[in-house]
Amino acid sequence: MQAPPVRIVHLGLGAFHRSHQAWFTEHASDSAEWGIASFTGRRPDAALTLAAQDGLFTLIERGPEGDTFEVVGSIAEAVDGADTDRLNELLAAPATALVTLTVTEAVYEKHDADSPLARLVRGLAARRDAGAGPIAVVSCDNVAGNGEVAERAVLSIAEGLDAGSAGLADWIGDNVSFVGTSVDRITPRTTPEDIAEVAAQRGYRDEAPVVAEPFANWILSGGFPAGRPRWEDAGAQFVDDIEPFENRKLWLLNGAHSLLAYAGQLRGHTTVAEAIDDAACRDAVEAFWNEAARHLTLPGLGVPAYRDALLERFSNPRIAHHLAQIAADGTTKLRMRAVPVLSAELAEGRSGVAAARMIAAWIDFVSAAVASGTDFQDPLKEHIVAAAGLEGRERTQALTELVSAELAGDPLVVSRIDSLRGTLGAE
Ligand SMILES: NC(=O)c1ccc[n+]([C@@H]2O[C@H](COP(=O)([O-])OP(=O)(O)OC[C@H]3O[C@@H](n4cnc5c(N)ncnc54)[C@H](O)[C@@H]3O)[C@@H](O)[C@H]2O)c1
Ligand SMILES: O=P(O)(O)OC[C@@H](O)[C@@H](O)[C@H](O)[C@H](O)CO
Repeated sequence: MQAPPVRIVHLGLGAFHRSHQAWFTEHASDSAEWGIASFTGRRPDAALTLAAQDGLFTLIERGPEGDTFEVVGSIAEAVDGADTDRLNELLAAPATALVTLTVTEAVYEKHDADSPLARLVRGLAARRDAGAGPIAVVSCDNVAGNGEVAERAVLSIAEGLDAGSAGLADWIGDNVSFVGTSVDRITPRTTPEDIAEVAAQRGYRDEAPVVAEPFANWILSGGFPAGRPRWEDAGAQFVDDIEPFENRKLWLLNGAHSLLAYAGQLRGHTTVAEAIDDAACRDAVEAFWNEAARHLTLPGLGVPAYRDALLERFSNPRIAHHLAQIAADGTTKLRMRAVPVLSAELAEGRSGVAAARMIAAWIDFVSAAVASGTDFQDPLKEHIVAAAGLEGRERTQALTELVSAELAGDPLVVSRIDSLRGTLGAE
């Protein structure tokens, strides 16, 4: 199979990139013109594995009734993220029209010199120096306002660069379009069983298959000054205002996921499907959805049907989506999944009790992890450990503050969250 020419650079060669952007590009009618050079974030492993199979991988589409298999060929190059020479070379090439990102939410908040966003900024400097023209940056992370957040992070890194790059921020302001997106396709981590299944069912060894649900959705807003694949052929939608779609997805899907991640694990569950089957978890999710739905008012959002579809997607018993994976980086995620709904409810004079319950479940979850010495991932882990050393309401206040200083400054909210602690614990 002839690899398509590289016109897309991707940062964050993980599972979701392959099930989503690589799949949409593969299914565009002009896919033969659009190859992806995909760079890893922290380690070379995924690039080495994929490069050894010429970028080809199997997408296992896992429906409730069974699996289907498809070989995806849109990744023309899989590259170690540390290979910044290759990144700069590709970004300096006029043929490169866009950069997509799946680097996880926390990366937008922390930019050391090796962070994918710092690497991107140095690559944009190379593009400017080469006179290669404008380009689009398309964040595909679950971040509220991901286009603007990416733009702010990139500009602040550019401003901090040395004198040799003077004027870079202005060049970026004039030449880089930051596209906002809402991205959706449940994609759990690949397991050794998935690799064995491909071998058994397809008769070849693929070291890097990816599993995803059949559903896939991509909504985008923004300009593509150097062109883009016809992703609409694969179902992508282009809209003027992304915010209502983004809120629908981040609050209803990701918000429910976070609630299930903390409450579900406290109640002894391992996967989303197990947790949503527990009436206590499901009631908490429905109550949270009722609150969120009051602030999803754009006609045509179809919230009731969206909720029904989510219940079916979450219940897919063949997708083992681990709650532990979803629980990571809670402070970053709750800021986008619980806080906006709670704040919107408070602004309208209601208690926001169901959104507050999500924060209470997270507090119980991290408190239990700290008490038992169980490891967990969070960019504010040190602060969480310190706050978990406090007692009672003080602990609730200190942990809430890590999620939202504003909410933590409201004694009524803190008391409410405090009173909800323990209410979704073990039966
Ligand atoms: N998996 C899903 O179902 C899904 C669905 C929608 C959106 N997303 C978005 O995509 C992101 C990635 O998900 P995934 O399933 O591909 O995860 P993954 O772990 O398979 O891949 C994450 C990628 O980001 C890089 N990365 C992570 N942390 C980093 C850091 N601190 N510094 C540098 N690079 C770092 C990793 O090296 C890897 O290349 C999510 O965080 C989310 O924002 C995922
Ligand atoms: O990928 P994260 O870590 O941002 O969040 C975990 C899940 O909520 C998320 O991956 C969803 O499965 C996904 O957003 C569905 O499209």
